[in-house]
Amino acid sequence: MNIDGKPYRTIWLGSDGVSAEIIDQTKLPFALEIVTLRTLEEAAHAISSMQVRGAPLIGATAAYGVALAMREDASDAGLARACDVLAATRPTAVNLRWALDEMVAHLQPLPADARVAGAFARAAEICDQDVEACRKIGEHGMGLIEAHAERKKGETVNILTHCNAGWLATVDWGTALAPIYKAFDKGISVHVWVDETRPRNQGASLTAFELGAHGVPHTIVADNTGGHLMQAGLVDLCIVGTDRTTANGDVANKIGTYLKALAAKDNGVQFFVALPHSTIDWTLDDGREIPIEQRDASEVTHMTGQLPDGKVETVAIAPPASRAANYAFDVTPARLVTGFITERGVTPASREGLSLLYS
Ligand SMILES: CSC[C@H]1O[C@H](OP(=O)(O)O)[C@H](O)[C@@H]1O
Repeated sequence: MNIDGKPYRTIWLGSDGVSAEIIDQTKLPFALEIVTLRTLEEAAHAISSMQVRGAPLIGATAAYGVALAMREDASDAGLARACDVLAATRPTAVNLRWALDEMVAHLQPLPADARVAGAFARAAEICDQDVEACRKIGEHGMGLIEAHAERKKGETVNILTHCNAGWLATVDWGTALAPIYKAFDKGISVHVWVDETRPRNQGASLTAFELGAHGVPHTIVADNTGGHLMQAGLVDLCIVGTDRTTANGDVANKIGTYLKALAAKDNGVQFFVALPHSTIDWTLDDGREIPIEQRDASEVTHMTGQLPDGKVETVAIAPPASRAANYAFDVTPARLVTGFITERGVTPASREGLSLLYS
């Protein structure tokens, strides 16, 4: 997508051909800073510190992390260590494991002296495949928005989304936001309710940044507003992303997603989840088995923002003595999901629905 008219991806091969460059998302929306990753440790830190985040982008960064590791040690032991270091960064997004499995499958058969080139090539391919998958998610999801526009006789279609599942969460296009970009670009009148998404505010800081850069009308709301909006008939459909979806259709996504799905069910609002194949965990049949990341409590007790003079600061919003719990994800049961928007089409949120597209 474009920022100030210039095309960007979230991650790309460095000009030296043996590094990776990323947008440091911890600096958005106040600054656009590009960071060069040169080592396995730098790639792992980029994931764990959330300089890069979003399931598909975590996978893409891990793929480049393996390539950077091969420069240091292209032996089987080096490959195994790279996977261990990267797998330990964040537990919920299954794209991380998917990408590591892809890299091992590609590199294992290669002689050590061919693994650096092979790893960078496969990492670049994973990125290109993600861009194409998300573009197709946009195409398939646009039809759902178009149907609401037709029902509303051209009036604005109001879509609620949670966290950031836009191009900043992938290599490009995004998952939940891709259908919105496609519909907007086709001239369909859309408006997006953007959940701020505590505690790290990926909605207020990243989704609002993306939509604003593309010119898509949007309104940031406090996380607890969605139910009220749905009761008032101000939400036509919800589209969110996912970090891991099980074979039976249960969805792990940013904390608060489950509550939105409950409100949507109670108000008869469609609740779609957008995902590429790399986010499906075929080894699990029950969302309760998905590992839920718990992050540092300071993300709950502190907020980062920009002062009027432009300085960015982190301040406490709670008494120092108070404890805080920081569950980064929750699980929405398949029964609350209207359907999945995938690169292969729209399908019911069930094992049968997923198998229709991926068997
Ligand atoms: C397209 S995956 C987006 C997904 O990832 C976000 O989590 P995080 O920012 O912590 O990586 C959130 O759950 C989004 O829906």
